[in-house]
Amino acid sequence: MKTQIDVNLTGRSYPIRIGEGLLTELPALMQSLSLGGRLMAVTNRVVAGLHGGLLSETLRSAGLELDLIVIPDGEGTKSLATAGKLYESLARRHAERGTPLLAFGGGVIGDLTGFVAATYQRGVPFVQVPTTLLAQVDSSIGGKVAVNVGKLKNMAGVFYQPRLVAADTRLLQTLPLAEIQNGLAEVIKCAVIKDPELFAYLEHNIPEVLAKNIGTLTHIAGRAARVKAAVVERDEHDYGERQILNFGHTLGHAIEAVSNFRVKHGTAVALGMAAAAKVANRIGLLAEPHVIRITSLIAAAGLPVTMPVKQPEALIAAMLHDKKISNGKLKFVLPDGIGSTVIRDDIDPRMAVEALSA
Ligand SMILES: NC(=O)c1ccc[n+]([C@@H]2O[C@H](COP(=O)([O-])OP(=O)(O)OC[C@H]3O[C@@H](n4cnc5c(N)ncnc54)[C@H](O)[C@@H]3O)[C@@H](O)[C@H]2O)c1
Ligand SMILES: O=C(O)C(=O)C[C@@H](O)[C@H](O)[C@H](O)COP(=O)(O)O
Ligand SMILES: [Zn+2]
Repeated sequence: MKTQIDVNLTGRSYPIRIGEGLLTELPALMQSLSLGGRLMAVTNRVVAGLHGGLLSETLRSAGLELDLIVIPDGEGTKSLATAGKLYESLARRHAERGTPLLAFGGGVIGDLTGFVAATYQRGVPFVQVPTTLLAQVDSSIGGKVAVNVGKLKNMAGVFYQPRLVAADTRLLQTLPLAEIQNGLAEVIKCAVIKDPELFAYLEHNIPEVLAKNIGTLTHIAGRAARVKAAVVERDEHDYGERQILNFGHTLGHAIEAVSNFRVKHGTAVALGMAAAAKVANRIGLLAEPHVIRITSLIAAAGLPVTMPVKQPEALIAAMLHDKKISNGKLKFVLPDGIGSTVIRDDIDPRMAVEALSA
């Protein structure tokens, strides 16, 4: 099964290809976009150890020369310090303005490499080859590239669209279960905001997803990626509709920050989505059966729906750095059904934090 999605953005359109064994098609896809010659890729030690050989062989056997830059694993590398090291690495290798830069890894590698691709010599062609479920359904699409500044998530970044997204779902077979669950949070997000059919599919197929059934993973990755691509096409720069992709993130990013990034992005977003559903119910926006469906699906995915809150003030302070703030007002994306959301700026952040432990 292969999914083809085209992200239509004037002057910056690009294809997304998702499928089992898709890596073998990467050289042809790149050549069809005139992306060839010498290539640079950034990956981390874990991904390099598992799949670096396959990537290098695949490209080299098609006559493409690859220089693989390997950095440590972890959210801590999504920083200006690592970006600085990557600029030096690229310069040492004489990477030119036309040298394509590939991100080969999860969302951390994608966000960081994209930031470097956007800024090294004022921008080089960028290709996303995502290797986690989260990156295949969400972070590789839409051009939000960034680094964290201290604990502040994605605080320095730009919009820089990739020229190609090539997602091989076979690479997901080596993902630990916790990373499948982490990615599932963003799939559930896409289902709640825009795709009730995907939501129902997930309700019936979570065991297959957790068992890493490749057909099921390829199906849900394609559906979620389609939701994201369509929203990005309508509001590339995040001034309006795109903010719904932040469902669960107002609290989620705050939870990541307060935990010093010990809580994974997907886990934090799951907690944020469950709390948002409960807030929506409390203000009369979302009927109880819908809250139960949303929290039950999150729980069935093995993700948390509540957490003890020891530092409510720290969470509120962290939320005040959210990028959706406008005129000093914090915004929350709240579901008003399965497949539909509204953005509200009149929610007391205390109510949202209380909903986390309720
Ligand atoms: N730009 C966006 O639109 C966007 C969207 C969602 C999330 N994000 C960002 O993405 C990041 C989270 O991404 P993530 O969840 O992919 O985390 P990650 O990149 O840290 O990857 C998770 C773990 O999986 C490992 N891994 C990667 N591929 C593997 C494979 N095929 N087999 C085995 N292990 C593998 C990694 O080494 C890492 O340990 C966060 O920084 C988040 O803010 C960005
Ligand atoms: O692409 C988007 O837009 C999103 O909001 C997707 C989110 O899943 C993602 O975590 C994103 O990086 C959050 O962006 P931010 O603007 O809140 O930093
Ligand atoms: Zn996210």
